Amino acid sequence: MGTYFGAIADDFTGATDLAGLLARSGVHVSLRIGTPETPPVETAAFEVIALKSRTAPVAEAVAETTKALGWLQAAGAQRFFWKYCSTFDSTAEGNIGPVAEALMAQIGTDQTIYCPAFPENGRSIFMGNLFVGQQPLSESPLKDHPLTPMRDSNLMRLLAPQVTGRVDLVDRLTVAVGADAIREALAGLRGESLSHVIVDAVANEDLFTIAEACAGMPLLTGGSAIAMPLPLLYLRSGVLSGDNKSYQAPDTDPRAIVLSGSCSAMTNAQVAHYKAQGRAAYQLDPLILAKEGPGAAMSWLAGQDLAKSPLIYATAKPESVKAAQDILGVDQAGEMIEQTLAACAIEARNLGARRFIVAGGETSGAVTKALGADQLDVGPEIAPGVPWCFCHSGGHQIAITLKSGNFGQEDFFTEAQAKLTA
Ligand SMILES: Nc1ncnc2c1ncn2[C@@H]1O[C@H](COP(=O)(O)OP(=O)(O)O)[C@@H](O)[C@H]1O
Ligand SMILES: O=C(O)[C@@H](O)C(=O)COP(=O)(O)O
Repeated sequence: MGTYFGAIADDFTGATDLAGLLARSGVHVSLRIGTPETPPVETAAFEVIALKSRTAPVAEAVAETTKALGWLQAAGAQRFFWKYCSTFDSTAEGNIGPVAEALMAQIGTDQTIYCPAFPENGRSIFMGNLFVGQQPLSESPLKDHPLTPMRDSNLMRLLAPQVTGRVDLVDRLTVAVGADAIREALAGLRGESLSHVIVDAVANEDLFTIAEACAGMPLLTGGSAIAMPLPLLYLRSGVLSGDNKSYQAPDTDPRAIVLSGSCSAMTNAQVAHYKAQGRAAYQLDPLILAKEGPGAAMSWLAGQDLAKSPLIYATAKPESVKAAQDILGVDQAGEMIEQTLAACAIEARNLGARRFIVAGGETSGAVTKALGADQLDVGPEIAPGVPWCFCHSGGHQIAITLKSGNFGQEDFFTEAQAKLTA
């Protein structure tokens, strides 16, 4: 059968996050890195397109997303999903709202919901306010995000300036009553203008109730978790046939490389934990890289035993990141590190690495591009929102995982390996 569900994500780690949660139901999920240039043939029932549009200018994000939607429509998709960050990362201009309105116009619908909640990773919404763990979004580390500092926790206030239509809320009290109450509330909010409805969710049970109420809507928007129940709901209602077989992950050679360009608090802890286990690790210093290039990193890599999964990282604490950025410039420092980690990925592949553990959204973009990975099949989840994916690179079967900065436990890098060898 062709595609039934088509999703578009605004960054790469977010796309694997969504794909991993859909694949929990055992369905085959195909992930495309960028919109394919060729028309769809032999597509999966669940297709996710990963874009890099989170902080792009609004017009560019809208153009890229509607192009992706066109491809999914051509693939036969009937239900659509717009995936953004579980911390609603966006600027005052967008891109969450403008993209949603462009998708609504192209799909021909006048109402959609917004549910970035991801309770397993500590993101919950109550009375329209987003919490990260126990902190309101605007008091969490996201208030200092370099590109999209989140200084308000109220999703209605954040979304309203980004859209032309009305913004409303279906709150937790209604969600607690059940799916019929949500449907009724949504019907009551429909009007002459486009209807954008934030929906509260504090626990997985809420997500199941909301998904049940909204599974028939042509377009849903949110983080990954609200999409998690959809495959089973589609199968149960019969709109999707049961012959949609689950994906059998192929065996991969265990030689691995860990590449970390994320500087989040969690990735810093993961790098420290890995090093504390005595793993071989090489730190990229942006100031030395700027003077001497990647030669020393490449020579170090050539001397490593890939069976022991060495780590190359630029991950650093905010003070050193800032110091490097002050000297080199934010974009130049980031770009240089991304290109070095991408070059390390190719070199590691040439040396025999077949498993790639990558930390950081931008870093993941650079590495997947370098490896020529344009279509990934989604396999087992290592941590909530971080699955292993499989593809071919340079004529070899490889496994790759793209970890969002904030996700995974401290032992993520060893857990990732254990998940495949177990
Ligand atoms: N030591 C460093 N100094 C300056 N910039 C860095 C350093 N280490 C990594 N970076 C850059 O910071 C950015 C991290 O972003 P990203 O990979 O998306 O991680 P996250 O998912 O945590 O946001 C990348 O552009 C990366 O190249
Ligand atoms: O929804 C989420 O939190 C993630 O899927 C995500 O999008 C994270 O983005 P990065 O932190 O930039 O990797």
